[in-house]
Amino acid sequence: MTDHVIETRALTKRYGAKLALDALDLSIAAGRIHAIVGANGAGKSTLFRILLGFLPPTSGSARILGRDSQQLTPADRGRIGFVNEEHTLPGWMRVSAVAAMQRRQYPRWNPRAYEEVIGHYHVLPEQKVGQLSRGERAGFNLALTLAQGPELLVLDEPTLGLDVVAKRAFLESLMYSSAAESCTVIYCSHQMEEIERVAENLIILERGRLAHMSAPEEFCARVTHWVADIPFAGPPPASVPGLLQVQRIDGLHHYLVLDQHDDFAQFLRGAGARTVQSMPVSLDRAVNGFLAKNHAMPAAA
Ligand SMILES: Nc1ncnc2c1ncn2[C@@H]1O[C@H](COP(=O)(O)OP(=O)(O)OP(=O)(O)O)[C@@H](O)[C@H]1O
Repeated sequence: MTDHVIETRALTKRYGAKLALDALDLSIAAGRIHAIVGANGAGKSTLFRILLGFLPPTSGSARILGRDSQQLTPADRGRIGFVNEEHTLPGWMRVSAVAAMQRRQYPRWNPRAYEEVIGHYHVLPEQKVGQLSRGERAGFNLALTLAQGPELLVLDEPTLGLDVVAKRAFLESLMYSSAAESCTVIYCSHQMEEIERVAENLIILERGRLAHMSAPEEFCARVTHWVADIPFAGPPPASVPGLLQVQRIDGLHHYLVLDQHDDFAQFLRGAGARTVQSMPVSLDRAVNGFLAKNHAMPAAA
């Protein structure tokens, strides 16, 4: 028995010359909403495909709900809900017929969970799935998946392409669902404002490796924004400790830095700063500054 819903050990995936997962060690505890973020190409979808048993690893191991991901039985799969941005559902079927089909397929079907989520949308049972708006189809998919009674719910960019109102409806139906409360949710998204709202644990993948894992606010606290009035060019970027980003705006130097504390003010003063001010940053700024730093560098051979 394990209290981790996901455990990978030295998980590696190569597509020809491309290294998508690089000896990834990742353990995700049961319970709560975990967000996985990473730049495009960081390996998130590859990780999900391996975890769900759709793709074999090149080496290493991946366990999901305590099982080897390459040997999942239909019963194991029934314990996992998966929603991605495509919300692929049979467009020619009526909403009521799809729900009835799912009810027959999943022994743990929970009608209350279905009603609770679908209640957030103006979806009529007699409507054909193909007639639903993109946001309604996303909500319908979430309702179906939560009603399966999954122990683990994997959401891969579930709100991609939805407008602000539909995104909010999706997040609210997830956050206020009692079925979601009783399962572990893995939420993969590029939308930091969504992560900020729902996630209790933030996992950052970078080029197939684990770059950070903590509560989102702990990660935010690692990144600070400093504004300094430095005459002339300022210190060479390579000499700035923890530098993620530097900009010159209206004659002031703006530094976004990682893991710097009060001694960073000393550094700036030593570099000739007349005034120094530090301020906290949003999760969006912190994650994007962190990811952008390494994104700009050439990949290791
Ligand atoms: N079938 C494939 N053949 C070759 N390379 C692939 C294949 N699938 C993915 N890759 C490469 O593996 C790396 C990881 O891709 P993956 O789709 O897992 O990233 P991601 O983090 O999900 O990206 P995004 O945020 O853009 O969806 C990328 O560099 C991608 O080009």
